[in-house]
Amino acid sequence: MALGFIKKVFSFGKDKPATEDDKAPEGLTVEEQAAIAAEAEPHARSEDLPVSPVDPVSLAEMETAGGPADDDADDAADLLTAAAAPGDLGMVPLALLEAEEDAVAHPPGDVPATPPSALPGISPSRGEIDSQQGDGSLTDAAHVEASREEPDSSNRDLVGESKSPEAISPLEGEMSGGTEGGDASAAVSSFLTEAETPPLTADPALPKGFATRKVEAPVVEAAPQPKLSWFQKLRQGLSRTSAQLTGQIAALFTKRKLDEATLEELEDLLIQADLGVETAMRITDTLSSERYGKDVTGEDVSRIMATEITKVLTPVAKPLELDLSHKPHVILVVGVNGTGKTTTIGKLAAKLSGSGLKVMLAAGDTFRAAAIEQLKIWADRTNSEFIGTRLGADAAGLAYDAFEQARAKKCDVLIIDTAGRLQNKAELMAELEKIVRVLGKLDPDAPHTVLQTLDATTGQNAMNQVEIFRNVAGVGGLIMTKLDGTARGGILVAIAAKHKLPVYFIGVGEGIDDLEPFEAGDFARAIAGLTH
Ligand SMILES: Nc1nc2c(ncn2[C@@H]2O[C@H](COP(=O)(O)OP(=O)(O)OP(=O)(O)O)[C@@H](O)[C@H]2O)c(=O)[nH]1
Repeated sequence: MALGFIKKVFSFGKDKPATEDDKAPEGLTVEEQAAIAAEAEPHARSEDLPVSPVDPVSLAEMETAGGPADDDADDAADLLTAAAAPGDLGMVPLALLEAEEDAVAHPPGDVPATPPSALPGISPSRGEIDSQQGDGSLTDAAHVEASREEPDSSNRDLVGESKSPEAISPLEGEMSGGTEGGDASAAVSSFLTEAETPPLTADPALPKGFATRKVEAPVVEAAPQPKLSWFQKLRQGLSRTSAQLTGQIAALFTKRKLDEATLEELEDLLIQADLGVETAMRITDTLSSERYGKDVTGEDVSRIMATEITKVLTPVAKPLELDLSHKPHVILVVGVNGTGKTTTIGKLAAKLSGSGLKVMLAAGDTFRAAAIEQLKIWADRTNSEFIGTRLGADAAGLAYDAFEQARAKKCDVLIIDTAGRLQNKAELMAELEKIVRVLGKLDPDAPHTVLQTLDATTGQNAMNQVEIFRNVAGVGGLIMTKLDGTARGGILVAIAAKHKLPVYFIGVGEGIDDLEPFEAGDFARAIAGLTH
């Protein structure tokens, strides 16, 4: 299927081969026909059509090499997997075979053949290429893997092994980003390396004595990004939430005295912004008692809003307390899948090991191979110990082994990742209860901290998730992730007001440094759109 699609993309805009139907009608010669057609539709001629950078012939041959033309992603996976193996020239002979044709269809330097081992975005298990990005986050391949739900039916230990065919999807994704030859060209040329550029040769498409000039693309140096302070980063992250809120408030308070109707409208606005009824009423009550009947500006409301939100958040903005006498202090991380558990564990590990503590990460999400691999990558990056197990293995057993090993290795902190499949709630909850139970066998106080990650973008859903996990796993504190770029950051305020659970950290990006201790005042000012 994948190769069929690729072929379709790359053959877009190509002439169909001449058939019997293309013959000149009686009475006209072929030349006369061509002349008429050219005059009526000058761009219909094949030489005017956009030239796809990859000759479909080579793709057809690739399909042949990989199996029948209609073969599905397995064939594509075979090809790409073989190609990605270091030193393996699986696809190179094909590329070389195409070189001659390519020289005709495309000027040298446009689309040089590339050994597939240089492909970026390949998952870490394929030689650990590009497993991390410049900002410290994991690559698309890791994330695409992270979004998969089904376990590998082979049920083998996937730590450090090759990934399944779905890992091809970043490539497909890039290609499917557009149907035009230009998009496909961009996708393909991102896999090319300078070193593979064929030398300049006489172009057989040009008359003798001419050659194609190789145009060097100008090197555009990225301007160095100024390092933002944490508050600037937070403001930037919450800009969508605050812009929406302050925009509506400003519109509401244009040349208007504060009266009942305005207060009601304001209350609705605040509730819609996920701040919760309690906090919304707090804000309108304060505003009413201070400014009723007077002129009020959006800025006035923002200040009162920031003050009231700070009051709600201050009691929950607490540091994560570690009792290092435990050796290890065991942190169990729970939460619905995709809320950022693994990423947050990586960021926490970076902070802890960065300050000299010995950390072990345990891959207790045994349901997904990608989750195990992703945690292993974070362990490597943060110089943490790592323990994983086979896909589908008992998570509680892994937690038990991890605790024992962390003790034996004298680790200061053990952080255990867990699965978060709410789809099968009963099973998930039973698993979490069992993990807590077996850890308690080794130390009645363990786990010493149960942390829940919440995805801010899910709004009110996050509120319900706290309810569920709190009851089952005894959640003792929260970390809210993905506050960057969401318009629903207000939900943190509603959760704080309702559950009164400590909020230890907040995540404002995928990078290793994008996790910061939760500060009530900063958060309140950022959400209210204040600059200081
Ligand atoms: N923008 C943004 N993305 C984040 C943040 N935290 C995590 N992510 C991304 O969210 C996605 C899911 O994160 P994971 O850490 O895999 O989530 P998880 O809860 O472990 O998911 P499962 O392994 O499926 O249970 C990844 O693409 C992360 O990079 C954050 O603070 N901001």
